[in-house]
Amino acid sequence: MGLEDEIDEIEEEIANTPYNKSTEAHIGRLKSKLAEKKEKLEKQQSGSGGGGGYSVQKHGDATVALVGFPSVGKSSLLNSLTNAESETGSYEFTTLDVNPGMLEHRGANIQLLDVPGLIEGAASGRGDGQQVLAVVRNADLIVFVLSVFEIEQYDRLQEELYDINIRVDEEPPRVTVRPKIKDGIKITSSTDQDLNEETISDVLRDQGYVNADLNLQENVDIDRLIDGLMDNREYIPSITCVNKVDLIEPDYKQQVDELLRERGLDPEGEVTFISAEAERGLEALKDRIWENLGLIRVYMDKPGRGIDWEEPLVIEAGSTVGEAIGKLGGEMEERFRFARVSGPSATHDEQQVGTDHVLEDEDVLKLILRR
Ligand SMILES: Nc1nc2c(ncn2[C@@H]2O[C@H](COP(=O)(O)OP(=O)(O)OP(=O)(O)O)[C@@H](O)[C@H]2O)c(=O)[nH]1
Repeated sequence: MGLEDEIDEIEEEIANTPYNKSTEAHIGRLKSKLAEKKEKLEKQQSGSGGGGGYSVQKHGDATVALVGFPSVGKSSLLNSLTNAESETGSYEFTTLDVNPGMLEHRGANIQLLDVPGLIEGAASGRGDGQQVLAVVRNADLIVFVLSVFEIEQYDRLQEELYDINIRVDEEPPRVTVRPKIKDGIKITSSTDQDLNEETISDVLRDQGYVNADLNLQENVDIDRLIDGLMDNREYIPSITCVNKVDLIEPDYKQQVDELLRERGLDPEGEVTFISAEAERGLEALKDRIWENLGLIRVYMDKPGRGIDWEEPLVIEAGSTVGEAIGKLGGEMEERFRFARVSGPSATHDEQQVGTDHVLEDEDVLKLILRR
């Protein structure tokens, strides 16, 4: 029996076993075995497909992957969101079925990737699947693109990404495991656990741990426990947009809202309704992309040149002055004496701060350097 058949068989058994206290340990072991087999399969495929060690070069301040079924309007969206003049020639996707574009918004350069082959090919390991996967796994944000007529596709998109070890809108499990030389498995936990210790130890042993300290900082279920033990999971936030709204009658909108709600999506707050073709809702979508990337803009006040309002330094929210300088590189770091900050993070204009001061969006930063 091939690996894929074994995986199918285990999945079927899990689906057919009702979950309760008496089957919990058994299901734990099945899921653990499943994770192990899937990992093996993934390794095999990346080896034979030539995608091993492949990494995608990042451009710009952040990378966003558009994920959706064929014909929902991903390429139309990419074209209407990105500057047609932006240099696309320098991208290194020659062997890949990926269309890149650069979105310039609020001073940030955001790389958008349309990944047409993802849903058909990737999860099943066909074609350039592994490489396409690498593209999505590298993204800072996933934008699900749905057609207003096919909201149900959202379910498949979620499943496919889950299958390729992408955890959408989940925080990494707060699970740490430290292998040791002897003394078996010890579990410590800062919260109550629904799983019993025996199940947890079984899962650990199935993952190859004989002697280890496991610390749990959240109440894990079996899936989260396994995820926490594996280092090949990516945790990526997402937003959803619904395209082709120019084609529906106003009455139909209620039905669409209902279908979204059934999937846990709030049509008012969480979903952006757009028309890539009629260019509707695109500004709102850009804003939402920006907001969900967790970036801030810092305007540099340069000696003799004043404040550069055009090209802010774009860095992760929560960054310190030290991290901002790190991004500017070399000389700045060595010659740094102190900084002056004006704007949201400052108590007053030109507040004198050191490297550990935490910056906020739209701060103005002046670096005072040694000569
Ligand atoms: N009316 C309308 N048609 C749209 C809209 N967006 C895309 N389309 C049309 O839908 C069809 C598919 O659009 P594409 O942008 O090629 O879709 P895609 O998701 O990139 O599809 P693949 O390239 O197959 O992955 C094209 O005929 C578009 O003209 C829209 O907002 N409104």
